[in-house]
Amino acid sequence: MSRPRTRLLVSVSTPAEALLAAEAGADLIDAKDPSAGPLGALTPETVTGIVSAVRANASFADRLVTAVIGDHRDADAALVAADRIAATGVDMVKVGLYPELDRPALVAALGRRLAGRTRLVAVLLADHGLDLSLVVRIADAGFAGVMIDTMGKGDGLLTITGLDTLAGFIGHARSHGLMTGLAGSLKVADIDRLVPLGPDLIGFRGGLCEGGDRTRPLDPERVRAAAAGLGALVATAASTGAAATSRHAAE
Ligand SMILES: O=C[C@H](O)COP(=O)(O)O
Repeated sequence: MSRPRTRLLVSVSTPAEALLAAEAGADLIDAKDPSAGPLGALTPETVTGIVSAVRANASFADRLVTAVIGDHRDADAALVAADRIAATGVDMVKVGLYPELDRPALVAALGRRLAGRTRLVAVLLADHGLDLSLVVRIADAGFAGVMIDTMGKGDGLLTITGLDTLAGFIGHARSHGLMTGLAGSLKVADIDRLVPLGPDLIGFRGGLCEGGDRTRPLDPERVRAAAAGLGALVATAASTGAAATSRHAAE
């Protein structure tokens, strides 16, 4: 059976940006305040506004809304923030597992508290190496997914993590039943290298903003280019699959 295609996640900071991103082809609308840090949170009111804006438009019925809880290095603060964001009605709540935290304990606590109420997505920060032993704990705690992002928004995920490591991460997480995602100062041109690894989603902010600056507004042309890039790879994969099927049928 073929896997679902890789979907495009775009981080937005206002309801207007959410609609712009959805209109331009984003599959997942990710509520985030880029000026407040790598995983900076918006207020619950703004997140609710984003959820309402997307859900009010029938042509965006297939889009999911996700939100981050903020850059917390304190487990109690992270739990409170996760509760608040889950209450906004987003489809998924993304939680950064910063190295300063007791990550296994936080993952277990989040799972107990929220896994029955929302889909939790753990975010591993690649800057200081990836601890893949967390993946099994994330799965056991009832999370829906795990993704990689970066803390330092510099030259991007691909300058600090090799494709082999990313492929290993995706295979490992998938073997534990988790949805997988890749992000971290990605550029539209990175799509060609990342999609063949088979992540369920790839996430962008800075690379789709005016001037490549994540604190500036989204550039609809860049969002369209990313959506088109993903679409083209899907079409190629589908025609390669169809050709293989007809070759097989002719043999
Ligand atoms: O979750 C996706 C992120 O918002 C990525 O942000 P970035 O592309 O600026 O690193």
